[in-house]
Amino acid sequence: MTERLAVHGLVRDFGAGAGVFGIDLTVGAGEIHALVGLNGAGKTTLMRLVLGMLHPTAGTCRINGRDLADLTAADWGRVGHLVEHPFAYPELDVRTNLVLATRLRRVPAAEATGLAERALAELDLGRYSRIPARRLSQGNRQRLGLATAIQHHPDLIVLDEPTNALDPAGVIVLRDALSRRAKAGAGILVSSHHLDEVARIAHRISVVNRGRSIGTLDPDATDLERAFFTLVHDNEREHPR
Ligand SMILES: Nc1ncnc2c1ncn2[C@@H]1O[C@H](COP(=O)(O)OP(=O)(O)OP(=O)(O)O)[C@@H](O)[C@H]1O
Repeated sequence: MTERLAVHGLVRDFGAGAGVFGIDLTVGAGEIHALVGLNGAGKTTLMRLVLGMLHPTAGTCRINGRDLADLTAADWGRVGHLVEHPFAYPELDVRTNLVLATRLRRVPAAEATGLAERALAELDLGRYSRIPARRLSQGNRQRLGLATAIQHHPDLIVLDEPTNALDPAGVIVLRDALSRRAKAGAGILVSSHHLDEVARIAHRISVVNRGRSIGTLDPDATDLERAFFTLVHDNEREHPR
């Protein structure tokens, strides 16, 4: 299987026990790999490292087999992400934001409008297409952020807590969109606190605790919550603070 993402021994030490400490992780083509963990476990830090938003203290990270340092602007155009707050130009309307986002990812102008139209339909944002982003509700801003992350059919998609602020219909829309992208060959790294939702979409679930990957959960298991807390509590016992 082609590895869309391969992370080895990634470290970013913020001091006082905070950060990421030697994480190994892969996301294959067609795979949805979920990260779960308590608040402050290191999920966002790992994603920021993967996206080059933070520099690691040690370790390597490869996207489509190439080291992050060697990626060109065109390579980064094959990545889509939403980490922390969804970005949009507040004064521009939703459609214009989508078109601009495709252009920033080096999509040719001739294809940009078509992709944006499809994204409006896919994320069910059509009725807001002429509304400035600043006037969107929080959930619709999140939908716009998600649309900009996936509309250009990237090879690698990295989403931090993508269901934040989404209503139940939005959760389903997102689930379907991610399943479609994975079936088309994208690798998807996603973090979430909703174990049931993660179990529905993920092929693999890794548990992160105190900056380390401490085990996996079986998405088909019956009591994910119990399995999650067993892993976390065992890890805390083995490594008391
Ligand atoms: N820039 C930074 N400088 C110092 N410490 C940081 C920085 N960014 C994150 N941290 C710390 O690193 C740890 C991991 O934070 P991170 O945001 O990665 O956790 P998380 O698993 O995403 O948490 P949550 O589920 O609450 O979003 C936390 O203790 C956090 O306070």
